[in-house]
Amino acid sequence: MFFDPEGKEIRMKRTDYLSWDQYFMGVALLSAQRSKDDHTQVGACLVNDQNKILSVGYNGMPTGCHDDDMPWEREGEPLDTKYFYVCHAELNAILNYGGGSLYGARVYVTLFPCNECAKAIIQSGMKEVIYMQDKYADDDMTVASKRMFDMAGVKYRKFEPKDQTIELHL
Ligand SMILES: Nc1nc(=O)n([C@H]2C[C@H](O)[C@@H](COP(=O)(O)O)O2)cc1CO
Ligand SMILES: [Zn+2]
Repeated sequence: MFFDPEGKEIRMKRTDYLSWDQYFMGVALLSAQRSKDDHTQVGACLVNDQNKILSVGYNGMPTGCHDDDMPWEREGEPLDTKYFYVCHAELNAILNYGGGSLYGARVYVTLFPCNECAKAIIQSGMKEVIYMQDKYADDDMTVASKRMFDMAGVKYRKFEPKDQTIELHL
């Protein structure tokens, strides 16, 4: 607390408030917590150039395909793994947006987009990807994503955490 010479408390602007990047990546991280995937939870948050949130999404099974009836395996018979079915966080966020154009928007995502989501990001006119993890950087799908983003002029940058902890007691 600060005081003036008369001893009156001076109120100052908070200094530990979240930056825009922290705020939107925080929303993406919170969204990821809705995922039923026990191996990888991904969240995405779409934001326009006025820093307004347009949409959010997380990786999950398509509507009507009940989580309990779908496979969550990573290996085995392809039809019995999650990969043919699960809808990625970025695609869900794009499809969840009911407001028209996403042109010029940016996407905050907790994991670098795959090639399929990269196509959807490019085709919807989004211009920037801010990602947290890039654990599949060596996979061809991620190499293809970056190749397409580079060609299409979609910028991508890694989110730089400031080691700020937010506790949510729910
Ligand atoms: N960018 C991404 N967004 C996503 O929503 N996903 C989803 C699909 C799966 O549900 C899970 C990846 O599963 P795994 O192979 O790490 O067990 O994350 C995956 C990627 C990676 O490209
Ligand atoms: Zn994807």
